[in-house]
Amino acid sequence: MDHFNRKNGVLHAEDVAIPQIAADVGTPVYVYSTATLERHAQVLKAALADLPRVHIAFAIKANPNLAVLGVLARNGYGADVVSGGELKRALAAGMKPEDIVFSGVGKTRRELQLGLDEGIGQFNIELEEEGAVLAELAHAQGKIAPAVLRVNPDVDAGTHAKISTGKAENKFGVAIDSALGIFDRLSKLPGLNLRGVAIHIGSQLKTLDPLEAAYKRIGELVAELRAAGHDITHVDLGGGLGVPYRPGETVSSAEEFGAMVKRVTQGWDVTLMFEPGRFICGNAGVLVTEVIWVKPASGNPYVIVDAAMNDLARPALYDAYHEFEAVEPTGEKFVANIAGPVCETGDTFAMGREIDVVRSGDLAIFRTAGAYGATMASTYNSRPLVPEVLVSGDKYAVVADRIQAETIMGAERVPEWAR
Ligand SMILES: Cc1ncc(COP(=O)(O)O)c(C=O)c1O
Ligand SMILES: N[C@@H](CCCC[NH3+])C(=O)O
Repeated sequence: MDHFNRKNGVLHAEDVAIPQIAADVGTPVYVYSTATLERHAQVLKAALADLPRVHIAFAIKANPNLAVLGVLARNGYGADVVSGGELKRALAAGMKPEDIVFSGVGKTRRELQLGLDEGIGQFNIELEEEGAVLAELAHAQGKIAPAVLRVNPDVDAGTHAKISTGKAENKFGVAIDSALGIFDRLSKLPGLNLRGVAIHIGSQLKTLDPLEAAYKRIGELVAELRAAGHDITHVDLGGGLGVPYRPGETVSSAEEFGAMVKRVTQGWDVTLMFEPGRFICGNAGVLVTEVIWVKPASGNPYVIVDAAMNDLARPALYDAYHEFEAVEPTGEKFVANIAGPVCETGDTFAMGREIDVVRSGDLAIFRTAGAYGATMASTYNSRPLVPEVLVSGDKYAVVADRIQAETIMGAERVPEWAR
């Protein structure tokens, strides 16, 4: 459920008419709904409420906007971060250090040190050497770093290959067969409190079966680790819950997820941790765009919009589908291709899709753009970085400015010898 609906035929974000935002801020622009963010945050919390001990850390990579993070912090969410930059954002947004989990396959020493300096709640270790370095850094300062070992359960998440993370050949985590040996060795190191395990098998999972299979393997590993004398108090089950992108597409609900987790983790006696990203913010955002031209072509006409692959990369990267809708539709439909202005054939949002009839100057939206949208934007083709707006009821505010190409040039230096 989201809060982007029509009133008198005009698309609104909560109580704000999209044309008002477009007139004020310009296009393209991301628009987020506070009510949708809060609703999803609450729905997931409620679905997990029956579990004995739960910690939910929003995967900041999905939407690191400070205002969005603020909404989630106020709703009791911690953060799952994967870089020093994300760690600083989580803190700046008001998330408590102890509620921050640091994931990522390539944390540098400097980033590990930052985590120690800030006293974060948990490091998710991805390889033995990382654990040894963290232990050494912590011990040198008389600290003990709370950590879990990320395990690769070799489960096919059944999602796009580029966002699948739990197959043996993926770069993430340690092989499940080697987990016990690594755990034995790392847990002897001073400076480290290795207290559990973590998994994350991939993103945009539409069914729960792969998650259930992975969780069961983790349950067996926890039993094995305990039999070997280890004190296991935390299991981080990662993120991955999918959202519907296409009309009529079904995905597992938070309630079904909660029931599955409860059934599978019965008797584990640990704090369960979750790292949802897309589920929380995917439907909470749209990308508003203006039609520049409707260009005749040998096949379907091309609707050329002012948003492009640099603003919303998912279609170009993963052939992802984002629903396209006119802000003030006439009711007529036509079959068209939708593309942006960037000089790449891959800068295409849809081919041969039946969409609302639009004309030059019309406003339209791409739906379900709140996750992995603005956060993956770039300035390719020296296009300004897309701005972001947060709506709450009848209020809205620009929460990230449009960064102009001139500003970006200002950050560059041309040395004498290169002139
Ligand atoms: C370690 C980790 N946790 C959480 C997430 C969030 O995933 P999602 O947005 O699919 O919930 C990701 C991204 O896939 C991730 O790599
Ligand atoms: N960027 C991906 C998701 C990556 C998940 C991060 N581990 C997407 O847009 O679907």
